[in-house]
Amino acid sequence: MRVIIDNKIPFINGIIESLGEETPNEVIYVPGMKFTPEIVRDADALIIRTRTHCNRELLEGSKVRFIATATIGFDHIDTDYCREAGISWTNAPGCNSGSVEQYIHSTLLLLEKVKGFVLKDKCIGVIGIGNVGSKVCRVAQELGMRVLKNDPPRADKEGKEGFTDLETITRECDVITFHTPLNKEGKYKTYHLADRYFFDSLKKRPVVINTSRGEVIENNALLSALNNQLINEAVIDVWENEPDINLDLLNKVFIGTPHIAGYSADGKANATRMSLESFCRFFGISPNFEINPPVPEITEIITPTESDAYLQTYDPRKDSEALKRHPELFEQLRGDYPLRRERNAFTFRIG
Ligand SMILES: NC(=O)C1=CN([C@@H]2O[C@H](COP(=O)(O)OP(=O)(O)OC[C@H]3O[C@@H](n4cnc5c(N)ncnc54)[C@H](O)[C@@H]3O)[C@@H](O)[C@H]2O)C=CC1
Ligand SMILES: O=C(O)C(=O)[C@H](O)COP(=O)(O)O
Repeated sequence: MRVIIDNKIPFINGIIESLGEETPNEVIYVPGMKFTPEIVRDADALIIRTRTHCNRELLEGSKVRFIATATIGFDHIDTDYCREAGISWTNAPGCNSGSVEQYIHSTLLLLEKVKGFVLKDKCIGVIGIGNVGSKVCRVAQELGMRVLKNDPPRADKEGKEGFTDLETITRECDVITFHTPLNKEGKYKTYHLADRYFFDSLKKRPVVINTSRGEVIENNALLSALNNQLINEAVIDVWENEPDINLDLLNKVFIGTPHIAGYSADGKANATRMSLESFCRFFGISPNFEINPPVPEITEIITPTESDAYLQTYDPRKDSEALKRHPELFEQLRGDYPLRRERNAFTFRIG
């Protein structure tokens, strides 16, 4: 069997090579953006990230039967083409939701600490209440915020109670945060969900946060909204046209990061493990591996306040400063991302 793996997926090297009797005879590690029809032609399986577009152009005429993406988002996979071509695929639901939760939690703490934005009793609108959105709702509630939830697919399935429409969110919220997939079309389209009309409808000059996909917010409309003070601040992790992002927008945002909200080592380890498990299930191989993120150098954090301790686990300003200094290194900053662990890897001593 021949397997092609994105060479920036951590904790995976050597595992497929050591999988029992059915050991694949060839495993090739390739940069995500360098998968070509020639490279994948004789492959049975691909293990990818968001940087590999799996479509007719890449896959037609190949032997590929299975694709695992070590991500939750799968807008880079042409699922219609895969169905037509008989190619099975899997993603990794929930793998990095704790990581995005940490990014949003730290961001909210920074809004208070750096911008004097009092969180208590403020209203936050969470768009997309899946694995990430649900965790964000819990964090916001714990910080004393009022939470409005928007998720039309869930509201249609489960009933409207507990969910809010987008119009109410634009009217009432002081913070609006996006956690939907990128749906390019259909009843639940999210492409340019926040467009000029959306920004013109805002009543409270909210802070806008996007860790979903760049195309969910029309970036030029967001820049105009910042310039015209329709919004208070923007925190942006995902961009239209990554890695060639809008530099005027980058310079205007409070925090601007290179699509790393999901990049905790915990999230990456989960994604790798889940992808390998799917691979084993598909090919009928017994899994014999264990994947755990490395232990941080310091595990005890001693600070006067809980919020300072939390920010020591992760402070997104560092990632933002690095990108603002060198936006041309967008992909490199992602590829060489340092070890970041989530809250549970640490004990806090407050006082
Ligand atoms: N910046 C980063 O590093 C990361 C980005 N993401 C992005 O965030 C998205 C959400 O992640 P998860 O919560 O793990 O996914 P999920 O699949 O668990 O949840 C997505 C939720 O969005 C809802 N939704 C779909 N269409 C909607 C619409 N039109 N309006 C409102 N809600 C809608 C779904 O019903 C679902 O509840 C992913 O699809 C991915 O694109 C996820 C992880 C890391
Ligand atoms: O899981 C997702 O969806 C994401 O957006 C990932 O955090 C992006 O991960 P990579 O494709 O850069 O591994």
